[in-house]
Amino acid sequence: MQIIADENIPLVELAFANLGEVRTMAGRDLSHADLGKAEILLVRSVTSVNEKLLANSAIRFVGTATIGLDHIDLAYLHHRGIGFASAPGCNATAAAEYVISALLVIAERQGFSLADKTVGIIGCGNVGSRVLKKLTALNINCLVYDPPQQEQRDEFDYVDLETVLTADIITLHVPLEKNGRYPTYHLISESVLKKLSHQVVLINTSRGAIIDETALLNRLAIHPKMTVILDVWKNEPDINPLLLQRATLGTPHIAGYSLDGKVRGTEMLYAAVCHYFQKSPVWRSQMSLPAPPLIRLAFSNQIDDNTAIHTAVMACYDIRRDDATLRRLEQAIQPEIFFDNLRKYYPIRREFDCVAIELPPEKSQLAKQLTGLGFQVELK
Ligand SMILES: NC(=O)C1=CN([C@@H]2O[C@H](COP(=O)(O)OP(=O)(O)OC[C@H]3O[C@@H](n4cnc5c(N)ncnc54)[C@H](O)[C@@H]3O)[C@@H](O)[C@H]2O)C=CC1
Ligand SMILES: O=C(O)C(=O)[C@H](O)COP(=O)(O)O
Repeated sequence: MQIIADENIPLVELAFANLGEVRTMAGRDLSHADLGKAEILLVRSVTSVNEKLLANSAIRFVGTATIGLDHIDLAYLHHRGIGFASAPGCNATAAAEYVISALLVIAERQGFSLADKTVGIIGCGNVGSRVLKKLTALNINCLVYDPPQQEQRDEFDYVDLETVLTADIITLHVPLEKNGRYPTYHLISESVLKKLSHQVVLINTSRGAIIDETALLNRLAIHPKMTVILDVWKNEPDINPLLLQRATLGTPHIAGYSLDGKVRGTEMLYAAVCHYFQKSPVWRSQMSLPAPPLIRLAFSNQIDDNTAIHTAVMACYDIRRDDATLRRLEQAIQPEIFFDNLRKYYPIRREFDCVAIELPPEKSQLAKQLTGLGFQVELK
């Protein structure tokens, strides 16, 4: 069986070796002519999978190593009887850790305490619920807006859109949907932006088109004190450099880019393909993940709780590094290639739970907070 895969799916050749011959290529360049006799197609978010790509091909199964599905024409796959799997939740922990790093950096820079702020979470699925859990562990008040979920289950005290927009900090965790009962395309529209406080902190790790970027730029021109943190952009990799200039923190769509999350995506696709073709899985990601570069931190009882949290989070993931590298895009001769290369050659980043934190027994309150953030904690 021939398998064609995006070259940025980590360990794909190793993982799928028992299922067939794996050929990898750049996902953005993948076209119908490249498919040849391949029966399995494995993509990331940069490949549009639709009739144009798949018509008259031999593809029997498509997998995407992502959470988002906006690049996949599911109706077409269904119509053609092509099997499909995505990797729900694979990198949700990394995306939530990104939000925590962003908030700690902004709170420090702007000199406020997160405990005094209210965070509005728009979309409380795999990513949003992890953000909620981490913020709750830090005793930060959260408002949850998620009408589709509210219809299905009564998990939280959900709020309506008007209420969530009153939060000091708003973080977006919705899928990109143009149609349906709850579309999210330009959910943050000109009229919504007008309702936000002039000093709001707005974080987007969902998809660029959830925000009307033109309206956002207009708003930023009038209210430069607005804080905007953007990981996702309209027309990636050809992003608007003016918006990057105006963003307080800007990163190249890497919120979910922990090695753990990416490899989890590979593993989920491997399991789905094995299941679909009735093969026994032989590869497990644990066999291939390297040891994390940081495995242990120890604090004495002299540490202030906030400093400990800041130190631990930044030791694992410091958003300022990704912001600083993306800002070099302005000098790049080919900005789109620069953007994509930051993603392709992304340095190894591991999730908080790779780190064990040693604390003295009297630091039980701090232990609770660090555990809630996802670290392993040992009271010694
Ligand atoms: N920047 C990055 O690296 C990453 C980005 N993402 C993006 O984040 C999105 C969310 O990821 P997950 O939480 O894993 O997805 P999910 O499907 O688990 O959760 C999405 C939540 O949004 C809610 N929702 C849908 N429409 C809504 C609306 N109009 N208003 C309010 N809530 C609405 C759903 O009910 C659901 O609870 C993905 O679809 C993807 O586009 C995901 C992972 C990494
Ligand atoms: O999983 C998703 O959805 C994401 O946004 C991924 O982090 C996107 O990664 P790429 O597929 O664009 O590498």
